[in-house]
Amino acid sequence: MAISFSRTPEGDVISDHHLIAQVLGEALPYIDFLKGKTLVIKLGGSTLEHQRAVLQDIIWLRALGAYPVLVHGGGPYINEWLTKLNLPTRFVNGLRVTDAATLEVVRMVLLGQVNQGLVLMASQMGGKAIGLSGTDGGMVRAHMIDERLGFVGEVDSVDPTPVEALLKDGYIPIVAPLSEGPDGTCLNINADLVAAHLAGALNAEKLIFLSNVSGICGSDGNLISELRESEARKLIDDGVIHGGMIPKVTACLDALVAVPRVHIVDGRDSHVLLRELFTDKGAGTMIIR
Ligand SMILES: Nc1ncnc2c1ncn2[C@@H]1O[C@H](COP(=O)(O)OP(=O)(O)O)[C@@H](O)[C@H]1O
Ligand SMILES: CC(=O)N[C@@H](CCC(=O)OP(=O)(O)O)C(=O)O
Repeated sequence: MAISFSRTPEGDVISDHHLIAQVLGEALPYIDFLKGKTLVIKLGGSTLEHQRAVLQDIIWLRALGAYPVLVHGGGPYINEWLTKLNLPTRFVNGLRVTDAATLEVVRMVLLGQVNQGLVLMASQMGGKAIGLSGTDGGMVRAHMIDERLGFVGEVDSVDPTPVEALLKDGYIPIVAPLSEGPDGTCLNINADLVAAHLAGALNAEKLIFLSNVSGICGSDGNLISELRESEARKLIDDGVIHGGMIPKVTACLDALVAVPRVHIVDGRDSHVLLRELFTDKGAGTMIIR
């Protein structure tokens, strides 16, 4: 490899080799810490176009001895198909109103399109991934949250056994947000809530949401780097946190009971996961109790 040189902001000349040593030196304690730890990563539908870089980070994390679990959304893809099929798209507080026809589309898009697409891409990149949804092995059981929302679930229980078995066998589990309702029905669940409950059930070290914003913004539009529960609830009441950010923040607050570190970061930033996990500089918003 040819050595190239660049300058630091202070004007000092440094070589690539020096940079590599610097990066490794900073990352090694984090790599050591994350060995054997479970990390739940939620990839928002808003960020699926950046899935290749996210999958690359996840495959590297697995190679470094961490246990990453990917939970994905797919809201914009479902909207696209509903439009093609002349079906309406309606959300209440960030949750999709899901009648029987919408549920059919949700199931097909989340499992047939998004989940399988991620598994195939991971495999092509050299990762060993297995796709499953909350209905597999009775993993996520739920009840209907409110009749006015239709087939939308609220989590009753999460059995992490199927995911734990896959992790133990060296696979990267990729989870679609569907659940088993009463009487064998399938219920649509917001992926943020599935990620939070699964992270809790797995005793995950970290829960990281990748979305299409730099983090949570306050009423002045500026990024909030640390957000406490009481402030978060106030921002929701005041309408500053709205739409799809409501289930995300609610999910973060629920998860904090069991998961020590919960972050919302910008999934559009290339390799933001590596930066978040392996450098001293955190990105996005950290939710704290
Ligand atoms: N206070 C806020 N700060 C940042 N984003 C917010 C806020 N309130 C609402 N949002 C919206 O939440 C969106 C992210 O949620 P969502 O669209 O469900 O994304 P994802 O598909 O990643 O889950 C952002 O694109 C933004 O428009
Ligand atoms: C009940 C409910 O809202 N379910 C979501 C499931 C997908 C999802 O959560 O996707 P994002 O991560 O892109 O938001 C939906 O139907 O859109």
